[in-house]
Amino acid sequence: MTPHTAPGAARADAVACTGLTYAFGDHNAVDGLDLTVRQGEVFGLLGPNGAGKTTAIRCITTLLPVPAGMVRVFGHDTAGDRMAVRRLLGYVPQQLSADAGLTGRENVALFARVFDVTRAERAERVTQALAAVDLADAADRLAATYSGGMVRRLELAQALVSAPRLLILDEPTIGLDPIARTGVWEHIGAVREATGMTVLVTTHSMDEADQYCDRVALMHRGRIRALGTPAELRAGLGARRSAAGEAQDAPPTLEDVFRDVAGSGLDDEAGDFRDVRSTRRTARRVG
Ligand SMILES: Nc1ncnc2c1ncn2[C@@H]1O[C@H](COP(=O)(O)OP(=O)(O)OP(=O)(O)O)[C@@H](O)[C@H]1O
Repeated sequence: MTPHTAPGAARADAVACTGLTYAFGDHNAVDGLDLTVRQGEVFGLLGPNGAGKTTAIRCITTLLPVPAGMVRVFGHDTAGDRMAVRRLLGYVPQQLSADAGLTGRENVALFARVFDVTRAERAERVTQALAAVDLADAADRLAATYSGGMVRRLELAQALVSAPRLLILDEPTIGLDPIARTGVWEHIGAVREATGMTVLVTTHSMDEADQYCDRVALMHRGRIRALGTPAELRAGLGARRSAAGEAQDAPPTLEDVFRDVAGSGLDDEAGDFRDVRSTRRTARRVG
């Protein structure tokens, strides 16, 4: 057994949340969340603004404590075994994590040091991580000269340099143009193919979730309201509509499933405020 292996970890799910609850004041941002991410899958956590996705992810990454319930990562309890969990994770947060005043290589090298990549392996691992996201040629340029898509790929390289078994990405393609979005997903897919790494991603893009995720969970008001492969969720809504005798012009999309699950709550929480927040975040990221 390696030092990073918990008893039974070979069979353990990549992530297992049971009854996870996290409150800000008297508001339960995460409210009894049960969630399982299987080893090797790309799992999409979807939900409107304020659903509790980022809070749940912060608990899984050990950035927030778990006040109620339990979170295990490859069998390790985040409460008791925080450092072991951190060694297994790569995390790309919503906020900018690259330093514009450093080159791409320096940014990735910084993460290699922080995440305990041994000195002997460091240079090689940094080069490999940059190559994996197609930044080999730009590695020695200042990150300040990178496009938004390149910055996101650089952040991906930062998270990959420690060879994580679980990569967690919080809205990885927000603010990117369609070509850059595809690039980010293709690089995630290629690394996963090569390493068998598990991927947990939050996104507001139903199209991307449909295309790139093996399974998705729709989260609303702190809990999972629907779970399955995108095809299962779409087919389930189609069947419910047929059973209810509803006319259907076209097969349901994942967006339709999302609206069906979140219902009127979407209008309360999303609407204009969501647009403003998203736009501001985007401007901060790519500006
Ligand atoms: N630091 C904080 N202090 C107080 N309330 C917070 C804090 N962070 C989040 N919340 C609240 O907790 C709830 C869940 O927020 P969270 O950011 O987890 O949602 P989310 O699903 O990730 O949303 P988004 O899609 O906008 O990122 C929201 O009601 C939010 O306002």
